Amino acid sequence: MLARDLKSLLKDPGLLATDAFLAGDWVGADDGATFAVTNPANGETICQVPDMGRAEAARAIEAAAAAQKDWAAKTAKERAGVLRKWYDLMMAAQEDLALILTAEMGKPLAESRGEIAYGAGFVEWFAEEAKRIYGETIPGHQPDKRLTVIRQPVGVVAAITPWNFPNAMITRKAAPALAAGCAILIKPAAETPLSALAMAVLAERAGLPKGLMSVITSSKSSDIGKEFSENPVVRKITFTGSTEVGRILLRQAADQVKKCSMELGGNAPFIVFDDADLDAAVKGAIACKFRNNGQTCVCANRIYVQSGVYDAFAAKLAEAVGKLKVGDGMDDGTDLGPLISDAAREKVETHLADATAKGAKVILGGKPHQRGGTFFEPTIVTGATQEMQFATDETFGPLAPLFRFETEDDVIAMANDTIFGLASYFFARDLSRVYKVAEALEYGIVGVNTGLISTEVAPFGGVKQSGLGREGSRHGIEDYLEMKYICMSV
Ligand SMILES: NC(=O)C1=CN([C@@H]2O[C@H](COP(=O)(O)OP(=O)(O)OC[C@H]3O[C@@H](n4cnc5c(N)ncnc54)[C@H](O)[C@@H]3O)[C@@H](O)[C@H]2O)C=CC1
Ligand SMILES: O=C(O)[C@H](O)CS(=O)(=O)O
Repeated sequence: MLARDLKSLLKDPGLLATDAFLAGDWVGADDGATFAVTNPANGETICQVPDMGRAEAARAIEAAAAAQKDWAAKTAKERAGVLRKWYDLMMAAQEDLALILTAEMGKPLAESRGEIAYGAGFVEWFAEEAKRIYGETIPGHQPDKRLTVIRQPVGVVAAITPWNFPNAMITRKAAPALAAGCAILIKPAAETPLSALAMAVLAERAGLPKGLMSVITSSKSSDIGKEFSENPVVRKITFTGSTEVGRILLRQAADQVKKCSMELGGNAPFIVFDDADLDAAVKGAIACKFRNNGQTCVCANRIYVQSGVYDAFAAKLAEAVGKLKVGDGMDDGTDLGPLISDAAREKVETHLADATAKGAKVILGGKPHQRGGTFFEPTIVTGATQEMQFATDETFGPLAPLFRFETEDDVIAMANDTIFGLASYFFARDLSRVYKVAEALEYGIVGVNTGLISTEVAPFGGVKQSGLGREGSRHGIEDYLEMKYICMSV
């Protein structure tokens, strides 16, 4: 799909921005360099966008610092008003934003529409939270002392975001940052910059002050990350992406002890006990495993099924997954789009080859889809074991491995046997079991009798090497605030 084709589909063609949004201006890279944004469904180039470097990022940071002071001086109500307007504009443009998202990322249009509403939900939520940044007074420790605690914005925030949710992973950071009175620089994934740029168009229309937010498009992510890490004006880095890159950023941020929020990789267990509602468990497994074609950090990566229901569950799951339609995300009825890249497809093939070499059996799919390119058949394997690669590494694709287990203790030990700790899920009906298992799973999120847990009103985040901090909920604004204790002698 070419830019002119995509523009012809949009009610508001102005949302397809191909310049970067830098310090309040729509500009190209200093040296005129650009990189291509392609449609993963067919490999076609949609458009070129600026390929910026450290110099441009430094100017954006400088402009952000200047704008942030006036922004922080506004009342909470004034900041909330701009965010609410941004929310209204995003929802009014939901179809256009979804078309842009599907074109650059590949997910089915229905999922893109859902992501726009989910992403806008963070803007709506934090427009409200802006007004509830309360302080406190503390009874003095001496007769002449009056103690207060106030909370102030961190200052200039830098965000680096992934391609799999190119709208929601940005608003999940930008909304609390702006609500708190911060300024924000956004470096979106090179695969999916257009969603970020479209949101910047709407933020500008909503009245966001010039320079307060920049979208720096670049294929030189390491350079931009270094500018964010080494520029002392940046006081916080917020990142969503792989644990590997999270570690790099944490190391870089350590030199200046910068605040960091990290939403990293996962390896979610999905457990089906013998007292589960099997039909509900099958629906939950499909929602959890195949949302975004398995390309989410909270997708089921390991499906554990208790012995007594293993064969029945496997048969039901295979029948249901066999009905999923693989196709172009723009086409009605598509359930599974392309994977984001050849590398992503090759990772699925590597995990599958490893598993079958170690004894797993393919009961559905198992090969690249006939559409070619990065399309892959939804795949189920039985006989999965902890020795197989997907038990350790995140597949990030449409591969559902079924592990058999005997006892509650066995499956909790296997589920927790990972460096990750983001999302986990289980289906059971015995209340005592539900309480015990939910408390025993070492994860930041536990889904009970559901495969979908994502909402702006709840704290999203992981333990162990899945991250630091929480996004969304009333907690999500804390990481964008500094607490100041004032001790006054009267
Ligand atoms: N916990 C969460 O909420 C999420 C976690 N992820 C994880 O991220 C991975 C898939 O997403 P990807 O975009 O491929 O992850 P990635 O970590 O390769 O890239 C994420 C972002 O980091 C940038 N980046 C890459 N190397 C960098 C460097 N050296 N310095 C600065 N920035 C750098 C990329 O350009 C992109 O914008 C999976 O492991 C997935 O589990 C993805 C989305 C959400
Ligand atoms: O990037 C991701 O995988 C998201 O965090 C998943 S969710 O927020 O849409 O559940």
